[in-house]
Amino acid sequence: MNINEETKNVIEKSISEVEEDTGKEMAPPVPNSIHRSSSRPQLDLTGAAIQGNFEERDPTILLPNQSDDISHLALDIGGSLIKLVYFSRHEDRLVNDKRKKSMKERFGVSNGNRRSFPILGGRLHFVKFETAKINECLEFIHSKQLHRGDNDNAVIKATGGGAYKFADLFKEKLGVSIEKEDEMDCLVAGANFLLKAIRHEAFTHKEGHKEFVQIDHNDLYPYLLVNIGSGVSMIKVDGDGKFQRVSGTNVGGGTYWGLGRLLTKCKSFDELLELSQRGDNSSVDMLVGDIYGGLDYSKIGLSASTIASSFGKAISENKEIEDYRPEDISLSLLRMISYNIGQISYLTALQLGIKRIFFGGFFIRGHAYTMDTISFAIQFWSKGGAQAMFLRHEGFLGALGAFMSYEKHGLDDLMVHQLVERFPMGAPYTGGKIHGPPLGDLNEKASICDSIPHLCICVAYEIISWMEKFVRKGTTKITAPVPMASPRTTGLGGFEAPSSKGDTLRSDESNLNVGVLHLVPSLEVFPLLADPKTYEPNTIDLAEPNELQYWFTVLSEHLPDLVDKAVASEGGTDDARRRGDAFARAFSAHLARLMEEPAAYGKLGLANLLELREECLREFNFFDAYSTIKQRENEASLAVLPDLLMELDSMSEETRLLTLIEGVLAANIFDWGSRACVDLYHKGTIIEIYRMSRKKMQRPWRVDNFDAFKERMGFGDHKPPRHKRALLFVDNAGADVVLGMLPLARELLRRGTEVVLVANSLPALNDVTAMELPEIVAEAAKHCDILRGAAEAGGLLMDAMISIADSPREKSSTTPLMVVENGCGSPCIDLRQVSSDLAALARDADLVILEGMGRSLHTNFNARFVCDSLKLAMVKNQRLAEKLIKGNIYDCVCRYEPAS
Ligand SMILES: CC(C)(COP(=O)(O)O)[C@@H](O)C(=O)NCCC(=O)O
Ligand SMILES: [Mn+2]
Repeated sequence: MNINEETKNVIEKSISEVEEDTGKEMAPPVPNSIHRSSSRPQLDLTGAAIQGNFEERDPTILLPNQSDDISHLALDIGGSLIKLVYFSRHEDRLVNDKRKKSMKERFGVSNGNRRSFPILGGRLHFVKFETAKINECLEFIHSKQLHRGDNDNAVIKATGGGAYKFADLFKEKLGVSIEKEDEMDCLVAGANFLLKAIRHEAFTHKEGHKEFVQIDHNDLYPYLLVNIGSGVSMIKVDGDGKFQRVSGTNVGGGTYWGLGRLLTKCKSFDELLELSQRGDNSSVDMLVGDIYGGLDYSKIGLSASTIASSFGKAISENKEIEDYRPEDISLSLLRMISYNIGQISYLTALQLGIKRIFFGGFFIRGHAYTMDTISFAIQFWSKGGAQAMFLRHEGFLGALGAFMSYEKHGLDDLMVHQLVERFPMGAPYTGGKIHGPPLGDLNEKASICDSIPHLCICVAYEIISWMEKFVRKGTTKITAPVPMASPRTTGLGGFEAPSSKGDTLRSDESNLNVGVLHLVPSLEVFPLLADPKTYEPNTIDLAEPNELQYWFTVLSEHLPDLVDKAVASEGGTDDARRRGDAFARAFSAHLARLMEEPAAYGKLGLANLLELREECLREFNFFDAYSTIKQRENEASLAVLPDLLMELDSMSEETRLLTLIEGVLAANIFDWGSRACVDLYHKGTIIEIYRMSRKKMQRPWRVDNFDAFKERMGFGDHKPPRHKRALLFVDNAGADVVLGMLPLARELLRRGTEVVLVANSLPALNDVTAMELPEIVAEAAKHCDILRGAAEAGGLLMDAMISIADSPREKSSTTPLMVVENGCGSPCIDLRQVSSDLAALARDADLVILEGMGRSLHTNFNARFVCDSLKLAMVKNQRLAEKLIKGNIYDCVCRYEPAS
């Protein structure tokens, strides 16, 4: 035997071993541990230096020798699909660099207290190709340069049989070596990572209904991972790298597909599954009712529709295979196998005393009915004591695990709050679909990135290729993932017609609704939350169908107006119009997808919907749709601010406090996200509307704890100490921040309370951003010594000081006014994921003021803090007013809660 033959034998043996691994009989359990082999160095730390102020917390570290193209790529090459997981950090860097630059150019400011940009953030992408089209996969890797290592001997981690089969092809086409990783090691590593790092990764699926399960990270192990491939492996997982294959069955996905093919002549697994959607297994299966003359066998608790014997009818009748409908056969097979797997899994878990069972593997592939059937089996056999759980990224467990096997990928330590999942249209959001060759005319487009050319070629490719396709699609319908039909009920027995059958089976390309995972190491849990574990940002539960329908309608109706604003913000050019149109279609497709399956992208709350809209705008390169409006309103408000401050200064302290709170509530009317308010704006100037709104301010407000707040501010018998530091979560630009929140901030400063203005990192509707605030404060400071001194003390006026340095000062306050970005770009805020700068400033704060509907009503209305908190908002939506406060549109909320 020559070497090649020998190698071939080894390879073939390995492939069959891998295949058997998932299906072969139970070998005595052998504890495994993940082998971490090193391949290429991931970070070049040579010459690393701290940038800027050494005393900052978490200062930015410059890695001058680090290639920006660094990408981790790992593959799971299965028989039918190639799953690819890769990491990129190009685009974030580009955006951040741009922002940094523009901030410096525009304001020349940098706030000594904040580090605005993450160190090694990036994105984890999940992509999928058909194994038969491996060349497309190779092209994709090549076009994105994902195979480029730092040295000539680049190595890619891969698992699955194809890691052996296609190793030579990868070497030949990409010049890279495949380093094989054990499939089971990878499965477990992938599952462990997902269960710990993704908040709503696991879900139950019963009678067509998906429900996300919050897994307590400290109570994750042991669990049973049932991987249903061709065969079935049952793995007891006790920790990272600690697992045993405890059981298995040779009746698995291969059995369904193999027998199904023989019996139905189906050409593919998906076709077989699709057939089952239209099946009625009672013509094939022997039911209890068939034996008991249509009656239940109630004595032992079996309904007439219970399957007594799968395929049992085929023995008693004089029929041939042609006499059975392929649909019925497929369904009967699917049930037989799913129930069997469910039963063995449960018994295994019972024997080992394991509470949780997670199912994965290609047999499941997001198929609702399969999940329902397995769930039913677990519920049935455990008498409701146990439940089956599934994983959103289950198709990518192996690839993720292979990815995790790289040394120094840095993901081990990532925490749930550092990951944000997004669902871009242009990226391969369902995997395996949207990949075409790079555009020919890259050069002209690449000019947008001239400043950092080597960094930008890939970015340009990414932006342009899908965007062009999207825009070119013109009137063609944009294909959001094909939804399942709405579920029907199974009935008590659970053996009735499938509940999750639909007319259309989601194709494999679209059933994995996994987005791009953004890794933002600088995000943290807001430290002042009273109970982060039970904290739920969303107030309104969109699981209620009426609620969902309502908000979808609101967002759809707002779309044309939003597109107009977005297009205008980009100069109304043809290109902007085309992008605007594409954005509208993309966002509508998202809405349609979510309407069909609200849990498609994970647990859905109103905050997620509002954020999805902003993200979608950004994806189509609309960075700040309301920029002109914001500027106009800032100017108008700043013009009247001196008069307002004078008026306030003429009041007694007690009256002033009330007037200030009234002012905040009144000015919150300037909200371009509210349909009712936008209609109002046609009826008067900014100042007229502001005056009208202030005149209407009458206590008691619908929620009114003002007296308690006033007392805490020292106007009662008891004189509590002043607050040390207040965090003011500001909302809209214009009057809202200038005439509402700034005067309130000034009052707190005047009393010796430090103030941190907390604003969005990225634009969202007409919300003011952290980047815009210093300029606004500088303008305001021109007319107010308190603000000026405080802003100076907070390091806000580095640039602006030059222009106001000559004006006379009365007294200089050393109580600082600071600005910090909150880490998000949405009208709402999820306090589990805020910027580390905000978290750092929060640690010394003893008062939190949340302002606006998005931040204090849609989200955080029920949030409790370890310090005093004040939630201030005008309700600008009739339905929300009725639902939340049993009131009416334009009612106000002043909710004060002392530290809990
Ligand atoms: C998007 C908003 C949360 C912004 O409100 P804000 O936080 O600025 O007070 C709000 O305008 C909203 O809920 N709008 C949609 C409902 C409507 O048009 O009535
Ligand atoms: Mn707002």
